[in-house]
Amino acid sequence: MSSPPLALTAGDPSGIGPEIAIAAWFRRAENAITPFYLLSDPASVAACARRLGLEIPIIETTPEKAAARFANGLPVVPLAARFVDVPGLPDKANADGIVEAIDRAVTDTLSGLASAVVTCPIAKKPLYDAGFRFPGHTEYLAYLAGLKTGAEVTPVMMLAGPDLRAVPVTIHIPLAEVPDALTTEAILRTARITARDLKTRFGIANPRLAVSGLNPHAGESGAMGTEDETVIRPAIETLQNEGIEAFGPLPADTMFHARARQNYDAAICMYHDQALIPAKALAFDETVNVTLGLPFIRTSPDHGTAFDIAGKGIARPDSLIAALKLARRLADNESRSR
Ligand SMILES: NC(=O)c1ccc[n+]([C@@H]2O[C@H](COP(=O)([O-])OP(=O)(O)OC[C@H]3O[C@@H](n4cnc5c(N)ncnc54)[C@H](O)[C@@H]3O)[C@@H](O)[C@H]2O)c1
Ligand SMILES: N[C@H](C(=O)O)[C@H](O)COP(=O)(O)O
Repeated sequence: MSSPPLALTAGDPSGIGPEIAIAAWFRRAENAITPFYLLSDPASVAACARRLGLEIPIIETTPEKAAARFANGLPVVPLAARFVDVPGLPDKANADGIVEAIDRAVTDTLSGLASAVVTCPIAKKPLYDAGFRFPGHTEYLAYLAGLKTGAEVTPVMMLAGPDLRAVPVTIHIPLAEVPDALTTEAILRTARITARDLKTRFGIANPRLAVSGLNPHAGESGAMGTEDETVIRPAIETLQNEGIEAFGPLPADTMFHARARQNYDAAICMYHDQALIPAKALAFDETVNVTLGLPFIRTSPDHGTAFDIAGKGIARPDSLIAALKLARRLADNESRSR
Protein backbone atom coordinates (compact mmCIF):
# COMPACT_ATOMS: atom_id res chain seq x y z
CA MET A 1 0.00 0.00 0.00
CA SER A 2 1.37 3.48 -0.81
CA SER A 3 2.04 5.96 2.00
CA PRO A 4 -0.34 8.83 2.72
CA PRO A 5 0.48 12.17 1.06
CA LEU A 6 2.40 14.99 2.70
CA ALA A 7 0.39 17.86 4.20
CA LEU A 8 1.78 21.22 3.03
CA THR A 9 0.59 24.30 4.90
CA ALA A 10 -0.22 27.57 3.14
CA GLY A 11 2.19 29.71 5.15
CA ASP A 12 1.70 33.44 4.70
CA PRO A 13 -0.29 33.89 1.45
CA SER A 14 1.32 37.29 0.85
CA GLY A 15 4.76 35.69 0.77
CA ILE A 16 6.33 33.29 -1.69
CA GLY A 17 4.66 30.19 -0.22
CA PRO A 18 1.90 29.80 -2.85
CA GLU A 19 4.23 30.28 -5.81
CA ILE A 20 6.87 27.83 -4.57
CA ALA A 21 4.12 25.27 -3.82
CA ILE A 22 2.87 25.64 -7.41
CA ALA A 23 6.43 25.43 -8.76
CA ALA A 24 7.12 22.29 -6.71
CA TRP A 25 4.02 20.64 -8.18
CA PHE A 26 5.18 21.51 -11.73
CA ARG A 27 8.59 19.96 -10.98
CA ARG A 28 7.20 16.85 -9.28
CA ALA A 29 8.30 14.36 -11.93
CA GLU A 30 11.90 15.54 -12.41
CA ASN A 31 12.39 15.69 -8.63
CA ALA A 32 10.53 12.47 -7.81
CA ILE A 33 8.26 14.35 -5.41
CA THR A 34 5.64 12.07 -3.91
CA PRO A 35 2.05 13.33 -3.53
CA PHE A 36 1.33 16.30 -1.33
CA TYR A 37 -1.71 18.47 -0.77
CA LEU A 38 -1.77 22.16 0.03
CA LEU A 39 -3.93 23.35 2.93
CA SER A 40 -5.04 26.76 1.69
CA ASP A 41 -7.78 28.91 0.22
CA PRO A 42 -8.18 27.52 -3.33
CA ALA A 43 -9.25 30.93 -4.72
CA SER A 44 -6.07 32.48 -3.39
CA VAL A 45 -3.89 29.73 -4.89
CA ALA A 46 -5.65 30.14 -8.25
CA ALA A 47 -5.15 33.92 -8.09
CA CYS A 48 -1.44 33.40 -7.44
CA ALA A 49 -1.15 31.14 -10.50
CA ARG A 50 -3.05 33.65 -12.65
CA ARG A 51 -0.79 36.50 -11.56
CA LEU A 52 2.22 34.45 -12.63
CA GLY A 53 0.61 33.41 -15.92
CA LEU A 54 0.71 29.73 -14.96
CA GLU A 55 -1.89 27.26 -16.15
CA ILE A 56 -2.30 24.80 -13.32
CA PRO A 57 -5.34 22.69 -12.50
CA ILE A 58 -6.25 23.43 -8.88
CA ILE A 59 -8.12 20.41 -7.54
CA GLU A 60 -10.22 21.01 -4.44
CA THR A 61 -10.10 17.77 -2.55
CA THR A 62 -9.73 15.98 0.78
CA PRO A 63 -6.61 14.44 2.38
CA GLU A 64 -8.06 10.99 1.63
CA LYS A 65 -8.36 11.66 -2.11
CA ALA A 66 -5.36 13.93 -2.61
CA ALA A 67 -2.79 11.30 -3.56
CA ALA A 68 -4.96 9.88 -6.33
CA ARG A 69 -5.52 13.35 -7.79
CA PHE A 70 -1.89 14.52 -7.57
CA ALA A 71 -0.91 13.51 -11.09
CA ASN A 72 -3.67 15.65 -12.61
CA GLY A 73 -3.40 18.89 -10.69
CA LEU A 74 -2.37 20.58 -7.46
CA PRO A 75 -4.55 19.10 -4.72
CA VAL A 76 -5.78 21.88 -2.43
CA VAL A 77 -7.65 20.98 0.74
CA PRO A 78 -9.75 24.09 1.45
CA LEU A 79 -9.45 25.94 4.73
CA ALA A 80 -12.51 27.39 6.45
CA ALA A 81 -10.75 30.78 6.33
CA ARG A 82 -10.43 32.93 3.21
CA PHE A 83 -7.24 34.82 2.42
CA VAL A 84 -6.64 38.44 1.48
CA ASP A 85 -3.52 38.04 -0.62
CA VAL A 86 -1.64 41.03 -1.86
CA PRO A 87 1.87 39.81 -2.68
CA GLY A 88 4.42 41.44 -0.42
CA LEU A 89 1.85 42.96 1.90
CA PRO A 90 1.18 40.75 4.92
CA ASP A 91 -2.20 41.23 6.55
CA LYS A 92 -3.04 40.17 10.08
CA ALA A 93 -6.52 39.24 8.76
CA ASN A 94 -4.87 36.11 7.35
CA ALA A 95 -3.65 34.90 10.75
CA ASP A 96 -6.63 32.59 11.36
CA GLY A 97 -6.16 30.78 8.04
CA ILE A 98 -2.37 30.53 8.44
CA VAL A 99 -2.78 28.94 11.88
CA GLU A 100 -5.71 26.76 10.74
CA ALA A 101 -3.49 25.24 8.05
CA ILE A 102 -0.84 24.31 10.63
CA ASP A 103 -3.42 22.87 13.03
CA ARG A 104 -5.04 20.77 10.33
CA ALA A 105 -1.74 19.47 8.95
CA VAL A 106 -0.83 18.27 12.44
CA THR A 107 -4.24 16.67 12.98
CA ASP A 108 -4.08 14.94 9.59
CA THR A 109 -0.57 13.64 10.29
CA LEU A 110 -1.32 12.39 13.79
CA SER A 111 -4.42 10.60 12.49
CA GLY A 112 -2.51 8.94 9.65
CA LEU A 113 -4.21 10.82 6.79
CA ALA A 114 -0.87 12.49 6.02
CA SER A 115 2.68 11.16 6.32
CA ALA A 116 4.28 14.38 7.53
CA VAL A 117 3.81 18.11 7.98
CA VAL A 118 5.66 20.41 5.58
CA THR A 119 5.24 24.12 6.23
CA CYS A 120 5.47 27.09 3.92
CA PRO A 121 7.02 30.14 5.59
CA ILE A 122 5.13 32.39 7.98
CA ALA A 123 6.03 35.94 8.95
CA LYS A 124 6.05 36.30 12.68
CA LYS A 125 5.01 39.96 13.02
CA PRO A 126 1.49 39.82 11.45
CA LEU A 127 0.77 36.71 13.49
CA TYR A 128 1.93 38.41 16.69
CA ASP A 129 -0.27 41.41 15.78
CA ALA A 130 -3.23 39.03 15.57
CA GLY A 131 -2.46 37.56 19.01
CA PHE A 132 -0.40 34.47 18.10
CA ARG A 133 1.87 33.91 21.08
CA PHE A 134 4.49 31.46 19.80
CA PRO A 135 7.89 32.57 18.45
CA GLY A 136 7.56 30.36 15.36
CA HIS A 137 6.37 27.04 13.95
CA THR A 138 8.87 25.11 16.06
CA GLU A 139 7.41 26.14 19.38
CA TYR A 140 3.79 26.07 18.15
CA LEU A 141 4.14 22.55 16.75
CA ALA A 142 5.51 21.37 20.10
CA TYR A 143 2.54 22.98 21.84
CA LEU A 144 0.09 21.28 19.44
CA ALA A 145 1.86 17.94 19.79
CA GLY A 146 1.64 18.18 23.59
CA LEU A 147 -2.02 19.17 23.42
CA LYS A 148 -2.98 16.35 21.10
CA THR A 149 -0.91 13.54 22.62
CA GLY A 150 -0.69 14.54 26.28
CA ALA A 151 3.09 14.06 26.16
CA GLU A 152 5.67 16.66 27.16
CA VAL A 153 7.38 17.69 23.94
CA THR A 154 10.72 19.48 23.60
CA PRO A 155 11.13 20.70 20.03
CA VAL A 156 14.60 20.77 18.51
CA MET A 157 15.36 22.86 15.44
CA MET A 158 17.73 21.32 12.91
CA LEU A 159 18.88 22.94 9.69
CA ALA A 160 19.77 19.99 7.48
CA GLY A 161 21.73 20.60 4.28
CA PRO A 162 23.81 18.43 1.97
CA ASP A 163 27.02 19.12 3.91
CA LEU A 164 25.93 20.28 7.36
CA ARG A 165 23.28 19.54 9.96
CA ALA A 166 23.21 22.30 12.57
CA VAL A 167 21.10 22.42 15.73
CA PRO A 168 20.72 25.47 17.99
CA VAL A 169 20.14 24.72 21.70
CA THR A 170 18.46 28.06 22.33
CA ILE A 171 16.16 29.08 19.49
CA HIS A 172 14.03 32.19 19.08
CA ILE A 173 15.23 34.31 22.00
CA PRO A 174 17.14 37.59 22.16
CA LEU A 175 20.92 37.16 22.12
CA ALA A 176 21.16 38.92 25.50
CA GLU A 177 19.09 36.12 27.07
CA VAL A 178 21.21 33.28 25.68
CA PRO A 179 23.75 32.90 28.52
CA ASP A 180 21.00 32.53 31.14
CA ALA A 181 18.91 30.18 29.01
CA LEU A 182 21.89 27.98 28.22
CA THR A 183 21.97 25.27 30.86
CA THR A 184 23.67 21.90 30.98
CA GLU A 185 20.19 20.35 31.09
CA ALA A 186 19.07 22.24 27.94
CA ILE A 187 22.17 21.06 26.07
CA LEU A 188 21.57 17.49 27.22
CA ARG A 189 17.90 17.53 26.16
CA THR A 190 18.75 18.91 22.73
CA ALA A 191 21.67 16.55 22.12
CA ARG A 192 19.77 13.45 23.27
CA ILE A 193 16.82 14.23 20.99
CA THR A 194 19.20 14.95 18.12
CA ALA A 195 21.07 11.66 18.62
CA ARG A 196 17.82 9.70 18.86
CA ASP A 197 16.23 11.27 15.76
CA LEU A 198 19.45 10.91 13.75
CA LYS A 199 19.21 7.17 14.46
CA THR A 200 15.50 6.54 14.00
CA ARG A 201 14.63 9.10 11.34
CA PHE A 202 17.90 9.75 9.48
CA GLY A 203 19.15 6.15 9.71
CA ILE A 204 22.58 7.05 11.19
CA ALA A 205 23.53 4.15 13.48
CA ASN A 206 26.06 5.97 15.70
CA PRO A 207 25.59 9.72 15.35
CA ARG A 208 28.62 11.89 16.08
CA LEU A 209 27.79 15.24 17.68
CA ALA A 210 30.20 18.17 17.59
CA VAL A 211 29.31 20.59 20.37
CA SER A 212 30.24 24.24 19.99
CA GLY A 213 31.45 26.59 22.66
CA LEU A 214 29.58 29.78 23.44
CA ASN A 215 32.43 32.27 23.69
CA PRO A 216 35.24 33.20 21.30
CA HIS A 217 37.77 30.35 21.15
CA ALA A 218 35.41 28.29 23.35
CA GLY A 219 36.36 30.60 26.22
CA GLU A 220 40.17 30.39 25.79
CA SER A 221 40.49 28.48 29.09
CA GLY A 222 38.20 30.87 30.90
CA ALA A 223 39.89 34.08 29.73
CA MET A 224 37.02 34.92 27.35
CA GLY A 225 34.06 33.48 29.23
CA THR A 226 33.33 30.60 31.55
CA GLU A 227 30.18 28.87 30.20
CA ASP A 228 32.23 26.65 27.90
CA GLU A 229 33.80 24.89 30.91
CA THR A 230 31.07 25.27 33.54
CA VAL A 231 27.94 24.59 31.44
CA ILE A 232 28.89 22.96 28.14
CA ARG A 233 31.72 20.58 29.09
CA PRO A 234 29.69 18.82 31.83
CA ALA A 235 26.93 18.19 29.28
CA ILE A 236 29.42 16.64 26.86
CA GLU A 237 30.83 14.40 29.60
CA THR A 238 27.34 13.22 30.55
CA LEU A 239 26.52 12.48 26.90
CA GLN A 240 29.74 10.50 26.55
CA ASN A 241 28.90 8.51 29.69
CA GLU A 242 25.53 7.69 28.11
CA GLY A 243 27.31 6.28 25.07
CA ILE A 244 26.57 9.23 22.77
CA GLU A 245 29.55 10.15 20.62
CA ALA A 246 29.75 13.85 21.54
CA PHE A 247 32.86 16.00 21.57
CA GLY A 248 33.80 19.63 22.26
CA PRO A 249 33.33 22.36 23.27
CA LEU A 250 34.74 23.49 19.94
CA PRO A 251 35.55 27.07 18.93
CA ALA A 252 32.61 27.91 16.66
CA ASP A 253 34.72 29.77 14.12
CA THR A 254 36.69 26.68 13.10
CA MET A 255 34.16 23.87 13.39
CA PHE A 256 32.32 24.45 10.12
CA HIS A 257 35.06 24.30 7.49
CA ALA A 258 34.96 21.39 5.07
CA ARG A 259 37.53 19.13 6.78
CA ALA A 260 36.06 19.76 10.23
CA ARG A 261 32.61 18.80 8.97
CA GLN A 262 33.87 15.33 8.05
CA ASN A 263 34.14 14.52 11.77
CA TYR A 264 30.49 14.83 12.77
CA ASP A 265 26.90 14.16 11.74
CA ALA A 266 25.43 17.20 13.49
CA ALA A 267 26.75 20.36 15.09
CA ILE A 268 25.08 21.23 18.38
CA CYS A 269 25.29 25.01 18.61
CA MET A 270 24.48 27.31 21.47
CA TYR A 271 22.26 29.90 19.80
CA HIS A 272 20.19 30.52 16.66
CA ASP A 273 22.66 32.36 14.43
CA GLN A 274 25.63 30.21 15.43
CA ALA A 275 23.81 27.29 13.78
CA LEU A 276 21.77 28.99 11.07
CA ILE A 277 24.45 31.23 9.57
CA PRO A 278 26.76 28.39 8.47
CA ALA A 279 23.79 26.27 7.34
CA LYS A 280 22.28 28.97 5.16
CA ALA A 281 25.63 30.30 3.96
CA LEU A 282 26.72 26.85 2.76
CA ALA A 283 23.52 25.89 0.94
CA PHE A 284 20.64 28.37 1.14
CA ASP A 285 18.72 26.71 -1.71
CA GLU A 286 19.07 23.14 -0.49
CA THR A 287 18.88 23.34 3.27
CA VAL A 288 15.76 22.21 5.12
CA ASN A 289 14.48 23.21 8.53
CA VAL A 290 13.45 20.04 10.39
CA THR A 291 11.82 19.95 13.81
CA LEU A 292 13.11 17.00 15.83
CA GLY A 293 11.51 15.69 18.99
CA LEU A 294 7.92 15.82 17.72
CA PRO A 295 5.69 12.76 17.51
CA PHE A 296 5.48 13.40 13.75
CA ILE A 297 7.81 14.57 10.99
CA ARG A 298 7.92 18.28 10.18
CA THR A 299 10.09 19.94 7.58
CA SER A 300 10.15 23.39 6.02
CA PRO A 301 12.24 25.35 3.55
CA ASP A 302 15.09 27.20 5.27
CA HIS A 303 13.98 30.60 3.99
CA GLY A 304 11.25 32.97 5.05
CA THR A 305 8.33 34.68 3.36
CA ALA A 306 10.58 36.78 1.09
CA PHE A 307 8.01 39.57 0.78
CA ASP A 308 10.50 41.56 -1.32
CA ILE A 309 10.10 39.14 -4.25
CA ALA A 310 6.60 37.74 -3.67
CA GLY A 311 4.43 37.65 -6.80
CA LYS A 312 7.37 38.31 -9.13
CA GLY A 313 7.81 34.71 -10.23
CA ILE A 314 11.49 34.62 -9.30
CA ALA A 315 11.28 32.72 -6.00
CA ARG A 316 13.23 29.47 -6.13
CA PRO A 317 11.30 26.37 -5.05
CA ASP A 318 14.49 24.34 -4.39
CA SER A 319 14.41 24.46 -0.60
CA LEU A 320 10.71 23.56 -0.53
CA ILE A 321 11.40 20.68 -2.92
CA ALA A 322 14.21 19.54 -0.60
CA ALA A 323 11.80 19.84 2.36
CA LEU A 324 9.15 17.71 0.62
CA LYS A 325 11.71 15.07 -0.33
CA LEU A 326 13.29 14.97 3.13
CA ALA A 327 9.87 14.70 4.80
CA ARG A 328 9.11 11.67 2.65
CA ARG A 329 12.46 10.04 3.44
CA LEU A 330 12.20 10.67 7.20
CA ALA A 331 8.61 9.42 7.36
CA ASP A 332 9.54 6.27 5.45
CA ASN A 333 12.60 5.66 7.66
CA GLU A 334 10.57 6.13 10.78
CA SER A 335 7.85 3.74 9.72
CA ARG A 336 10.52 1.15 8.84
CA SER A 337 12.20 1.58 12.25
CA ARG A 338 8.92 0.95 14.18
N1 LIG B 1 9.98 28.60 8.18
C1 LIG B 1 9.52 29.84 8.36
O1 LIG B 1 8.35 30.04 8.57
C2 LIG B 1 10.48 31.00 8.29
C3 LIG B 1 11.85 30.83 8.08
C4 LIG B 1 12.69 31.95 8.06
C5 LIG B 1 12.14 33.22 8.22
N2 LIG B 1 10.80 33.34 8.41
C6 LIG B 1 10.16 34.67 8.50
O2 LIG B 1 10.14 35.25 7.20
C7 LIG B 1 10.13 36.67 7.32
C8 LIG B 1 11.17 37.26 6.39
O3 LIG B 1 12.45 36.86 6.84
P1 LIG B 1 13.83 37.30 6.19
O4 LIG B 1 13.62 38.46 5.28
O5 LIG B 1 14.81 37.38 7.26
O6 LIG B 1 14.28 36.04 5.35
P2 LIG B 1 13.81 35.50 3.93
O7 LIG B 1 14.38 34.13 3.85
O8 LIG B 1 12.35 35.65 3.75
O9 LIG B 1 14.55 36.42 2.85
C9 LIG B 1 15.93 36.68 2.88
C10 LIG B 1 16.42 37.02 1.47
O10 LIG B 1 16.48 35.84 0.69
C11 LIG B 1 15.64 35.94 -0.46
N3 LIG B 1 14.94 34.67 -0.61
C12 LIG B 1 14.34 33.96 0.37
N4 LIG B 1 13.80 32.85 -0.13
C13 LIG B 1 14.05 32.84 -1.45
C14 LIG B 1 13.72 31.93 -2.51
N5 LIG B 1 13.03 30.80 -2.29
N6 LIG B 1 14.14 32.25 -3.75
C15 LIG B 1 14.84 33.37 -3.98
N7 LIG B 1 15.18 34.26 -3.02
C16 LIG B 1 14.79 33.99 -1.76
C17 LIG B 1 14.66 37.07 -0.17
O11 LIG B 1 14.18 37.65 -1.36
C18 LIG B 1 15.48 37.98 0.72
O12 LIG B 1 16.24 38.83 -0.09
C19 LIG B 1 10.37 36.97 8.82
O13 LIG B 1 9.13 37.29 9.41
C20 LIG B 1 10.88 35.66 9.37
O14 LIG B 1 10.54 35.47 10.72
C21 LIG B 1 9.96 32.27 8.43
N1 LIG C 1 14.60 30.36 12.67
C1 LIG C 1 14.10 29.86 11.44
C2 LIG C 1 14.95 30.32 10.30
O1 LIG C 1 15.51 31.40 10.38
O2 LIG C 1 15.02 29.62 9.30
C3 LIG C 1 12.73 30.40 11.15
O3 LIG C 1 12.42 31.49 11.96
C4 LIG C 1 11.70 29.39 11.09
O4 LIG C 1 11.39 28.95 12.34
P1 LIG C 1 10.08 28.10 12.52
O5 LIG C 1 10.26 26.86 11.71
O6 LIG C 1 10.06 27.84 13.96
O7 LIG C 1 8.94 28.94 12.07
